[in-house]
Amino acid sequence: MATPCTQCVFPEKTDRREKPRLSLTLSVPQPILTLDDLKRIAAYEAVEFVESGMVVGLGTGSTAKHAVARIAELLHEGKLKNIVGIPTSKTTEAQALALGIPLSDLDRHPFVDLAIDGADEVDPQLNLVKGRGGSLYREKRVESVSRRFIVIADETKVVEKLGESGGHAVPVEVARFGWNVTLERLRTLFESSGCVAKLRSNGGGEPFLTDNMNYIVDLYFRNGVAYLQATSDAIKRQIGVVEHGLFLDMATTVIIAGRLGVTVKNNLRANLPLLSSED
Ligand SMILES: O=C(CO)[C@H](O)[C@H](O)COP(=O)(O)O
Repeated sequence: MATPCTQCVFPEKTDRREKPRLSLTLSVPQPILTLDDLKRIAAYEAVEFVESGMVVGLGTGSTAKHAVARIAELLHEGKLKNIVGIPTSKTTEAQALALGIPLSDLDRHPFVDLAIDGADEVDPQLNLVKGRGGSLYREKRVESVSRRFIVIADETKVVEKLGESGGHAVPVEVARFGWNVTLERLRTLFESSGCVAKLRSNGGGEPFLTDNMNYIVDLYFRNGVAYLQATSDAIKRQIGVVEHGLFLDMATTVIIAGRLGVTVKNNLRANLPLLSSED
């Protein structure tokens, strides 16, 4: 599964940028940056890649919301024009609509120029865990047809091995019909690697419902996910599984904002979607 990536490379950008890059240096005292500041910095960096006329996949979560807000700001300032957004959740759809971003869907725009989204974990090969916010199916659907998929994250999301971050899970969206059978299948599938499978709750004693009215089974791997592609394939083979939160070889660029600066990594071998006949 390992794929090479170029580390700390700042790829070419458009000339739209008028303000200096939001980056940090060690030479001058810096204010203490909160995690939310880091998320915003990563998001603003990613939006530099958005160009007028693009169809843009709008991610979900506390990091992606900064990108959505920035795109709206640039549209209102006239620095971006003719953007069409494809939201990856109802929450993002509501945010984008409130901010006046023109929206569409995959029926009308089955090819996306660029998607920007957060992640729960990023490994050294730029594989991801996503979906702890519950939007993994729509995110994967949109991002898998994006010519470029830029992941934005603060430095706490960087891990050596996916699934290893303390007490966190690899989410699996499952159909409600027979969910308990699907959960049991998933549990026994990974039992030998110390995996615990739990139905996600909404916090009020009811199961969490995705935007697609499905449930989520969270898989807690004791020592992280050992064989990523095999694990991905095995989960997908189970009847009742809609999608899972392992995003392997999908990110084309990952922007990590840390307290010492911003790192941009490119995955030159990400699985790009087939291009439309216009390309
Ligand atoms: O996959 C996601 C939602 O399904 C989010 O992108 C992921 O959970 C990261 O969220 P945040 O930016 O709030 O940490």
